[in-house]
Amino acid sequence: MYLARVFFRLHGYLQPISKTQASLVSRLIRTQNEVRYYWQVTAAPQSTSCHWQLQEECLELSYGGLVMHFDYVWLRDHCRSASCYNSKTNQRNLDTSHVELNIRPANTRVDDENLFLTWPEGHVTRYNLSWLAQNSYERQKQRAMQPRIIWNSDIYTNAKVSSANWDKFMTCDDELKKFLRNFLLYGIAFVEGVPPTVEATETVTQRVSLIRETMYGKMWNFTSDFSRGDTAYTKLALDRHTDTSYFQEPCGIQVFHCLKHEGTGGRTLLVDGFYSADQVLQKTPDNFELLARVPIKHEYIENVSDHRNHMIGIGPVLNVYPWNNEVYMIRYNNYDRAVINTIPHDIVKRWYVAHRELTTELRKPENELWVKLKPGKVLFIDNWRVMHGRESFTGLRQLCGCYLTRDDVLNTARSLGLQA
Ligand SMILES: C[N+](C)(C)CCCC[C@H](N)C(=O)O
Ligand SMILES: O=C(O)CCC(=O)C(=O)O
Ligand SMILES: [Fe+2]
Repeated sequence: MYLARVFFRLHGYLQPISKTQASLVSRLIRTQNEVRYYWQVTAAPQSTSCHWQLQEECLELSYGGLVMHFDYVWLRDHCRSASCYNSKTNQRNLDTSHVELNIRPANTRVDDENLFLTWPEGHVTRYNLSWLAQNSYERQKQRAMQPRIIWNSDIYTNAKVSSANWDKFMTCDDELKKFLRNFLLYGIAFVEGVPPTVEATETVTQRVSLIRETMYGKMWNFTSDFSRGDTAYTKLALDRHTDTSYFQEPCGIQVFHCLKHEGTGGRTLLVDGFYSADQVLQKTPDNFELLARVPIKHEYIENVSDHRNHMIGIGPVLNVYPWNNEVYMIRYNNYDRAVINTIPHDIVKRWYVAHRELTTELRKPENELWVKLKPGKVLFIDNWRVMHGRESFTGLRQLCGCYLTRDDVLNTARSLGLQA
């Protein structure tokens, strides 16, 4: 019933994913020894000729090889004239609630570069044609919000992605930009040569973003002393997972710096969740869809000495943009997954089948990247994408790090001219 309602609500907006669609959505382009991945790239505009037609509900515009549809209220709402829009602050002046919902232009004219609409009350809006193309739903549907290279162990290793160097990283914007480009493409990136202290680790993160304070603190520095009620604070192996799945918005970035390890084991496991999700999409679109639509809970209940915490996060395993099914966040933590009471029994079985398929993909040895973190080597992980885990270990092992706010990482990337 519940799922039926969800399907009903989304039907027509988010169409069920067919196999053919799945192969349209993702495309592999091989270059040398690197596999580049995009969510379908739009061809550059082939022609600049423009055709338009006023239809009952919308304006149809054919421009730059794209047929687009613009709703009339949308067009009125997006008037960029000085009275409707403040181009100094990039904010709308127009009060949208005053727009007549059945509005239609009284007059339409097109020149080489612009569309002009005259509205019933006499106001004229000029739209640049390439602005319209850039901002159309049809264009958005074709492009990736976030171009990325999904990887398994071979793809990542063969790409020979270089680490940033601490000195350069702290002083040179090009080094920072290179680091962020890698981080956005692969969901992981390293800085080497960092002094093995909590302070220097904090300093390095401040180039990229702001620390996201949680109940674990700002910067944390932990060892296997069970000082907190979580297996992270033991010597046990931890299977691949994303952290803080029990937050309504899981932390965007996780930073690790191993300050000390006198013992054996303790290697870090990294797995690109988007690669595995894509495998599921290619092989069994129905399973992908279930994982993307069925909300489940994750929970953190801590009751150790003076730490009392109870966190609950609700959301699907795969979070996708409905207009193009691009995955933007994975919540995957079997340790912290809570009681499932959000799904009726017949769908729950199908959900377990889908979850099993994703798990099987995530556990394929060829998808595992193992690294030994050493003092000096700081690892940044996109916690919405790349899973981490660790091997069991012996001896004293001290790991410091923090979470970072995702918006601020993307902000830094954009300020350096990267698409993020
Ligand atoms: C990183 N730090 C040690 C501070 C916290 C670890 C949190 C572990 C928790 N099970 C989770 O997956 O979110
Ligand atoms: O000890 C490690 O390497 C990582 C443990 C872990 O998963 C965490 O702290 O989030
Ligand atoms: Fe973790």
